[in-house]
Amino acid sequence: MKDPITVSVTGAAGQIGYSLLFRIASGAMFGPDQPVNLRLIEIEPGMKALEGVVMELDDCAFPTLNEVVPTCDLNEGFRGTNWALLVGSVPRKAGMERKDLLGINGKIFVGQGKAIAGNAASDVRTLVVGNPCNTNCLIAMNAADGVPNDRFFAMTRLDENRAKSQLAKKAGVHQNAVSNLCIWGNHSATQYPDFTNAKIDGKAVTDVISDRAWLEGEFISTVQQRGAAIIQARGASSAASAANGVVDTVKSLTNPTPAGDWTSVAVCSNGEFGIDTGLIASMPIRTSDGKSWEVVEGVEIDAFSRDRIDASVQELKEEREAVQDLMS
Ligand SMILES: NC(=O)C1=CN([C@@H]2O[C@H](COP(=O)(O)OP(=O)(O)OC[C@H]3O[C@@H](n4cnc5c(N)ncnc54)[C@H](O)[C@@H]3O)[C@@H](O)[C@H]2O)C=CC1
Ligand SMILES: O=C([O-])CC(=O)C(=O)O
Repeated sequence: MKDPITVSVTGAAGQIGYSLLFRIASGAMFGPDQPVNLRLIEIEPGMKALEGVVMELDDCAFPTLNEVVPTCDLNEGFRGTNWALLVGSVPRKAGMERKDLLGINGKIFVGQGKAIAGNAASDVRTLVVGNPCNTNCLIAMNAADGVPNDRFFAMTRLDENRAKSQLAKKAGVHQNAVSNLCIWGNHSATQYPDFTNAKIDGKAVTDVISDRAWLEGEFISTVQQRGAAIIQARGASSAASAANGVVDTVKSLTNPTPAGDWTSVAVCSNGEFGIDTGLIASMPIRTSDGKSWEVVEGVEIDAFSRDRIDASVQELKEEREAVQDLMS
């Protein structure tokens, strides 16, 4: 029997939590022979609902679920954790941009960053999902003294999956045929889903889809606005697909990346691709051992891409400016 992996999930009684916990507990994240401990963190008003979720986890009798600890104490919640999944925070409503949540959600990530630094396992990796996730991740990273910056990630995998699905539909192929899709910048309406480097069955997307106007227009705006479209349709923000994005992100960071491909996740920039150092920006990354990761070098950025990446980076700089008071 392998040693269990400990996963902490904040906002565990929320919409995303309700989908995510069962995927993790069933083995979808770490495999069918890997036991997991779940440390489930909620605020006091969410504890009653969390009790019900824990009952349902019990009722699944998952072979891979070792232990469940529900708590509203951050130190207990992050104790010994290998993966801190920071989901808990307020979602936006129709008519809002994700950055409108900064004032409400930003401060949550100071205490969580500190508690991760003080309690987590020495190999802890943190994935921020709560919006605006790039800047919340920046706040948590800043607060987590002693935890290396390269252990902090913010989620843009849902955007990558959305973009792949749109390209596959347009080309009339299965989404498995789409590779090398990078989301650049912020998980916001300025994000840039890069069709110029993406491939379909190994061929440049621009050779397979000749409708350049669609690629430059409707494709980009559909991906940028997909979260808002779901809120309009469902009356609540995406949850099952977001949970799936979390599972995919962790799987991609813990397993070698297929040869020649990459995945999208927002990481702390070291100035790669001209993106300002210290920002949490989405870019193409890969891992060969499922532990350390690297930014993919040599991805070509044409003038069209450059303008869009710069616009999203500019927004990240403005968000960073807006949360200066939360950064020590
Ligand atoms: N990065 C991404 O791709 C996506 C991000 N999101 C974001 O994920 C977040 C969560 O979404 P939902 O689950 O739909 O929201 P929800 O409102 O259903 O659940 C959030 C949960 O977090 C809890 N919570 C609030 N503050 C907390 C704190 N300080 N500590 C622990 N728990 C806390 C609440 O009690 C609630 O149960 C939102 O900010 C949403 O915008 C959603 C979809 C995709
Ligand atoms: O749009 C939202 O507010 C939720 C989210 O981040 C997404 O669905 O991408």
